[in-house]
Amino acid sequence: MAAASASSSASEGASPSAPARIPAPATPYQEDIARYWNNEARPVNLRLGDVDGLYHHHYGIGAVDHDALGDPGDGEYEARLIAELHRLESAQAEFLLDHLGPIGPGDTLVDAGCGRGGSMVMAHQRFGCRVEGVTLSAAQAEFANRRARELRIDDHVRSRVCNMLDTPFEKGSVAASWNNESSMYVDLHDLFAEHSRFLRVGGRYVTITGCWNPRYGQPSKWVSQINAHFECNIHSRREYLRAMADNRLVPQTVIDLTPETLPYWELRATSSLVTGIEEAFIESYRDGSFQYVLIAADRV
Ligand SMILES: C[S@@+](CC[C@H](N)C(=O)[O-])C[C@H]1O[C@@H](n2cnc3c(N)ncnc32)[C@H](O)[C@@H]1O
Ligand SMILES: CC(C)=CCC/C(C)=C/COP(=O)(O)OP(=O)(O)O
Ligand SMILES: [Mg+2]
Repeated sequence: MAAASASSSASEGASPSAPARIPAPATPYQEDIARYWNNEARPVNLRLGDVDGLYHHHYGIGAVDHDALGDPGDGEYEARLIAELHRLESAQAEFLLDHLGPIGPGDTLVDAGCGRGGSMVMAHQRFGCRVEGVTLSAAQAEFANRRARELRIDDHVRSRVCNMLDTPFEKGSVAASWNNESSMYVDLHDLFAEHSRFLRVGGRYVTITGCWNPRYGQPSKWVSQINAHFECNIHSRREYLRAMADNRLVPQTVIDLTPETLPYWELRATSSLVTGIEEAFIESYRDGSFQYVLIAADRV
């Protein structure tokens, strides 16, 4: 099928004997972002991933299970806290997958900005389909492909170094695609034009993202702090909806997940794995300047 030919044409250099050909970053900014993720090894991500082998670079949603956490005084508490943060991050990915619509084993999905590939593995395990991931980071792509080989799903799940604004996927070949906390690194018009190109008509696009709230006025100091911390450029909620509308993506569902993500942050702020960005998320979610949202849109 079309998507399969897209993946085979883009897999030149992917044979075991030939090293993958890594495209040059399109801009100096993308070079910075590739370097950032190639060097990233925060315990808050690796230790959570070690819980069950699903490595995420996104945040969590849902209520904290205080019974599972138990007594902060005992020696196993930190391990249970890490498992609980990881459970909430996986719940976030499950929630995104819930919004992809009906997907069959013959379909192809695209994870735009796939990180270490945790969501790709979950998507394949749920739908049995092919999942193609793109990231700017060669280290992340190698990590995700190694996990897929270990799980013996590398015939269906593959990550590649590729700019999500310029992918090799054929026009109309993809059943559903998503950005999980990766759309703040790109121009939204360029991004949605590319999703719209490779999605089939009737296909589904989903994003979970942090966006600044136009009702607040302008990006708050906390939003600026998050941008500086991650070298990203958070967009407003209004920009998402406008750029989708301009690119044949019609929102079907918009969910404000801010109340759902705050417990994750409040719990994370008490852990030994804090990175220093917790206060900015908690304060901006509380003062209303920043929102955590899911948008699911139909490609029309
Ligand atoms: C915060 S991580 C999210 C990873 C993944 N979606 C997850 O949920 O675990 C952001 C990701 O976006 C990717 N990214 C940023 N700009 C990109 C671009 N122009 N093309 C492809 N990937 C990009 C980074 O390489 C990184 O993998
Ligand atoms: C919602 C927003 C604004 C997200 C920005 C993108 C981002 C860096 C997400 C989490 O990555 P991570 O899991 O590597 O971050 P951390 O190390 O903080 O867990
Ligand atoms: Mg993380």
